Amino acid sequence: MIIGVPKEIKNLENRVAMTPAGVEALVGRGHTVLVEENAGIGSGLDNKRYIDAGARMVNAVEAWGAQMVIKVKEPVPAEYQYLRNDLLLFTYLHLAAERRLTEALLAAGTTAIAYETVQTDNGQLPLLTPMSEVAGRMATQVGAHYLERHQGGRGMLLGGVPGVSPATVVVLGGGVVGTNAAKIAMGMGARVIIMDLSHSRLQYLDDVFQGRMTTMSSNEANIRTYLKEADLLIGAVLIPGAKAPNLVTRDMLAFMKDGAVIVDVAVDQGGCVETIKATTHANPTYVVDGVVHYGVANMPGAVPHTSTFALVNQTVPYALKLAEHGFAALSQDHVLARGLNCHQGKLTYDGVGKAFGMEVTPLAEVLL
Ligand SMILES: NC(=O)C1=CN([C@@H]2O[C@H](COP(=O)(O)OP(=O)(O)OC[C@H]3O[C@@H](n4cnc5c(N)ncnc54)[C@H](O)[C@@H]3O)[C@@H](O)[C@H]2O)C=CC1
Ligand SMILES: CC(=O)C(=O)O
Ligand SMILES: [Mg+2]
Repeated sequence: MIIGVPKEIKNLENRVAMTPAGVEALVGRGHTVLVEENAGIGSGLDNKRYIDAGARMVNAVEAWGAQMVIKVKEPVPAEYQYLRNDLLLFTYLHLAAERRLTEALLAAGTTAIAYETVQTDNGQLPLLTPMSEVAGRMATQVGAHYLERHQGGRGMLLGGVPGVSPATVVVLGGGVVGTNAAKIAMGMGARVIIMDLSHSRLQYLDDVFQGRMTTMSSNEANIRTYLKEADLLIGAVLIPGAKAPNLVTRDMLAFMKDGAVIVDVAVDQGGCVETIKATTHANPTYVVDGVVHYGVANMPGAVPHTSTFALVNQTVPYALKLAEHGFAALSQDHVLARGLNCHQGKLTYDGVGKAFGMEVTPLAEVLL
């Protein structure tokens, strides 16, 4: 198969969807890999490394002209021109938060497999996990930064100092993002409260962290109570593939301290804070009712030397299957099949259909 790897063009996105090691694996199985010139520069991977691994360096049009395009971020409007009905697109899509992109993929008839909805039988999301690990750890780091007074925050050190209280970090959602955020917050000495709907998840967190953080059942009353105490609120909930639930409504901001910070990592699925909107690394924050809001939807793009390798480690085995068998790979691997969101003008993912009131075709009807 001919595989294209375009350069990412989302704001300050420095990741790339394939490393030289990944290229070597694909080329070793007889595939052709077309990498856009300088696609790896932001991750410290120059063109020569890709050429040495067996790739051909091409321009954007040629990379997008491949049979399968592997990317990191969802296509941005400037890339919609490249969508076609004989294209297999393998990337993050987050369609439930992007009606325009959903419509563009359906209109073009593109076969679109979303990293974030590839799902194992026990509910894990193997291609979202590596970036959630990065974004979760970053969420605390970023939150600590914006809590500084001259960044708009209340001017508080996350860990406090002897004789002065640490900051309170409230984490909504105790999955991969939430757990990683909590780990770093505890490491920095903050007081941490983590909330989840899943009791078994709270049991796990309680066992692993041995009372070093407080676990709380996620409901409106508890959210209201702990919002009042939060210096830093981290949004980390997910219903796979669906629009995130609005857990913090606009009126609740009034309970929050002036200069408190919200980092809503779930913004890529629409966010779990009503007042969050997607921002960019170039302009990451804004203030509503005295509360600093951070809504960058591609947080891991800021640390490409970590993120590119973490992502590609997980995507390559699936990319190899798709390269070998094309669309038929989905019939052979039901974990990968759950990644299918659009095929030949049909929407095949429930969570996206629910978000937009669109008709959904069952997966079984479109698989070969
Ligand atoms: N902004 C960015 O750059 C990035 C964003 N993300 C996003 O972060 C979000 C979280 O991802 P993961 O941690 O990997 O998901 P996950 O599936 O590991 O964890 C989500 C958790 O939310 C919990 N949950 C669901 N509804 C809830 C509710 N009403 N109250 C409290 N908890 C609730 C679930 O029980 C689960 O434990 C996703 O939207 C993901 O796409 C991930 C990586 C980068
Ligand atoms: C998951 C995601 O949105 C990202 O890594 O950018
Ligand atoms: Mg206030």
